[in-house]
Amino acid sequence: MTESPLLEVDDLKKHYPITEGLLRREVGRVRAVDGMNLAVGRGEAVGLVGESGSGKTTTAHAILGLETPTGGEVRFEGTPVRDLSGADERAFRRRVQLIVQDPNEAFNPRLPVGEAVAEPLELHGMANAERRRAIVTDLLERVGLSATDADRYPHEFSGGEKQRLAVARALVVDPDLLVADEPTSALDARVEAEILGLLSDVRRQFGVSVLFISHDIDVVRRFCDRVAVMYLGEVVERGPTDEVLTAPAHPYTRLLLDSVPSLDPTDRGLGEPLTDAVPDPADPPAGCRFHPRCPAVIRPDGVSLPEETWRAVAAFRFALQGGDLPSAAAAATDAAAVRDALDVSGEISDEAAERAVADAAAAVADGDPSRASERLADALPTVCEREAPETTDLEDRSVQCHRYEPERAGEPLVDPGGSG
Ligand SMILES: Nc1ncnc2c1ncn2[C@@H]1O[C@H](COP(=O)(O)OP(=O)(O)OP(=O)(O)O)[C@@H](O)[C@H]1O
Repeated sequence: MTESPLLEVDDLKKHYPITEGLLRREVGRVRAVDGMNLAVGRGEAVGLVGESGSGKTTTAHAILGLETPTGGEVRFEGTPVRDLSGADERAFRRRVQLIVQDPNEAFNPRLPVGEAVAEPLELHGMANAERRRAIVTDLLERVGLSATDADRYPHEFSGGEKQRLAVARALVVDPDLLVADEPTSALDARVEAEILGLLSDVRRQFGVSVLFISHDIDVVRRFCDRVAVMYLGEVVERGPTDEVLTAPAHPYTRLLLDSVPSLDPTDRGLGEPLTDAVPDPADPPAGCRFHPRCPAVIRPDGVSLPEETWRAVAAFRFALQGGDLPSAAAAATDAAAVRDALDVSGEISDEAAERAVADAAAAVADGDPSRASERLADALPTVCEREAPETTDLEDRSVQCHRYEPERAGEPLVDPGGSG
């Protein structure tokens, strides 16, 4: 039997009910995490990356047991965490430690930091104060502070030093896994580099695994062995950091990378997202959740359009559907001006598509965007909207995008046999 990874997250869901009225009747659900999978091996650093609101912190809290999952399972060394009780549960709480973005949250201003760092030891049953003190002073030195710092108060430390204290406090109970939730986002670039350096040293010295949560793909690139990319509660791509970030397979990963100013401006050739607004996790799009923004959204069978034209038409379609048509198009009073504003002014070579775009532009000019939206949706359906993609295992990663499904004659963005 192969050994289980240290941590496995299997089809994890966390929904928050939206309630109304005095009786708090449930009228909807925020699908903060909606079927996500992840594994962290021993000694490994795994990055969880995605835009604000994609569900990263909720995932972290569900892993730590601070939130009760709505569905799915978190396993630690193969055992479901929800089955743990008594001494096993206490051991789990010791072995997995959280580091948060703002270290101020972690420290009581009236408590000397040495006592704050020692607190978890006491909680986990170490009654001998001298031993606690010895462990804490040793740790303070190992995180780049000095033993005498133990008697000082939180306000005497800079933001970076406080984050070092938070790392010491997490390490004091000798954990196997650190869950670091945006541990460097509140710090300036120089201090961020120092804390990343510290976390790398800590990994080596203590053999600890790290789940590193960040919206900053560049930080993940510097720190993590593997990466999982999250979008609207789901993991859309995961694999070794080098491979995923050098040759991103999922269109969303590409867009995340394109938004980072890079010294190596390789043309990934996808351009801008079709629409800007991130959908509401209480009402996620049908099919692939990324499809209304996806510049690689799949064309309907039998419609032959140049890629550029298809993108412009799809952007028109999804802007209508999301109710956020560009203002120049919404304000136009004749169909030609609508088409101009949406970059679909020339006649489209595919006859059915041309008719649909002409009708939709006329409907917008008439002030009837819903009719326009329906017309385009009927004429130009896409599998990306109709069906949720399966997770496909490629040679070096997993990706959740119809383009990689073997039964579909898709057009993958990377070679499914590996990024080479
Ligand atoms: N207690 C809650 N009740 C209702 N909705 C919530 C709650 N906590 C989080 N959410 C919603 O769940 C979604 C995911 O939030 P989460 O904080 O996990 O995302 P995130 O990726 O960590 O974002 P950020 O980087 O901004 O922290 C968001 O839409 C958020 O508004």
